[in-house]
Amino acid sequence: MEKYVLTGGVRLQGEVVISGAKNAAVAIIPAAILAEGPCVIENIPNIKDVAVLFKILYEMGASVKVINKNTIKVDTRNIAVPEVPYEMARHMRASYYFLGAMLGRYNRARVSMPGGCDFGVRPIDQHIKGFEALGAKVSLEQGGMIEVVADNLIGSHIYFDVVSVGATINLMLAAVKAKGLTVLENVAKEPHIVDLANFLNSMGADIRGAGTDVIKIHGVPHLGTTNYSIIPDQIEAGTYMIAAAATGGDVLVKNVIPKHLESITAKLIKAGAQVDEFDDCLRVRRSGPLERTSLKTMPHPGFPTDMQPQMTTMLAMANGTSVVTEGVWDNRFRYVDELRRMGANIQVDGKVAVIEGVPQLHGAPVRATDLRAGAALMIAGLCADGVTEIEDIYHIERGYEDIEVKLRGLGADIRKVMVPEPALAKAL
Ligand SMILES: CC(=O)N[C@H]1[C@@H](OP(=O)(O)OP(=O)(O)OC[C@H]2O[C@@H](n3ccc(=O)[nH]c3=O)[C@H](O)[C@@H]2O)O[C@H](CO)[C@@H](O)[C@@H]1O
Ligand SMILES: C=C(OP(=O)(O)O)C(=O)O
Repeated sequence: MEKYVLTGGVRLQGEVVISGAKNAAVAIIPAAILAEGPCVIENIPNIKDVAVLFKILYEMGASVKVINKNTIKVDTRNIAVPEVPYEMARHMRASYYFLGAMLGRYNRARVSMPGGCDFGVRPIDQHIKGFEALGAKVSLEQGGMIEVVADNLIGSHIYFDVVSVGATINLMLAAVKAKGLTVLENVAKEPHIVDLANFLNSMGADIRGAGTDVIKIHGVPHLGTTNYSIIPDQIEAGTYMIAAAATGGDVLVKNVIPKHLESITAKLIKAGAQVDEFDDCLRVRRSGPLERTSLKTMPHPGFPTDMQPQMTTMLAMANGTSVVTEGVWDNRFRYVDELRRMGANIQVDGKVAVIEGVPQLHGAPVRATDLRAGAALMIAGLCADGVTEIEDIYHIERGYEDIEVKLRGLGADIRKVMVPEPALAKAL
């Protein structure tokens, strides 16, 4: 086991280059199954979730050649068994994209219920409803395996009852080769939805409307090879933007699409930061006080739920009272207990957090409860006096490439150290 040890008090300064988007990569890599030939995918983030996807593909018989740290050539023509067992699927949410991709390619798939961050119940009823509308039979087996089987997939009109990133992606994957027209209504509009549509279109798909509320897919019989580069990670960029503002630093965040970051930029400016926008980078700095602001997370283009813990953490040090409402997940404030150990004054009632800003956080031993909560605790540690030790960092490594290297490059005092196994655990 490893942990991060941070000594706070440094104002972050310099430049940081943002990696490819996790939530686009984890959809695009399984989507390569639909190609009838090798695909070269560039700007893949070097993170644990991606490593798990490569392992899943490899175990199923695909060839995954690493061309360099961020580029792979994947050839899925030799996949023998369209199945993802529990041992693989449990590590991440996006393992369920193999359902849509393999259904689209082979008319059948068997995948274990996925893992991912724990925000309470994460249902998949909208995915199932969509697969069934295309003509698939969905069975939930004992032991948590999901099986989807179809004789033929036929285009359909599907209205999602909730806006779901995962269901939108899974249905795009399943419908891209279905016979006729599929219309998906009330879809998610996140940048990774558009990126997946662009990837599939570059293989010969006919998908229109991604980024709006309605996606229309004319099924095509074949999808070919492609060479594609993944968009920059909106959430990684937002995390460094908040880290810069929270520490009173001055950071150039490079390789970003500023349009994807508008809701984050707007809140940072309200909180007293200055944000200068350029073509593919943003300069974030703060010299005045941190000011209170309130927000509610919402599907894109609203303020992203995946930035909620980082923003709440920054507001824990702002002047006055802020209110943060979680509009997407039932239970995404579990990390607040950890922030309280560092001196934060935050009351949570269901999906609402009331944050009384304190002048200073204090270093403490804490535990990453999930991916973005871990990133938020890193921001808290950068601002706190003294030393913060963060355990369970595997959550953070699921989604941030080289985070300690990037933060050190901005002047942070951070180390990754081995945690010796407790004697009791060894004895058991
Ligand atoms: C791998 C990935 O891209 N993960 C992201 C994806 O998760 P994920 O795709 O799991 O999130 P969804 O957009 O599907 O979930 C949004 C809301 O819809 C509900 N819901 C979802 C599906 C369903 O069948 N039924 C249902 O009720 C969920 O409980 C939640 O309240 O989008 C979330 C919302 O932006 C982000 O926090 C995650 O980082
Ligand atoms: C919640 C997240 O990921 P996942 O859906 O993979 O758990 C995230 O990226 O913040």
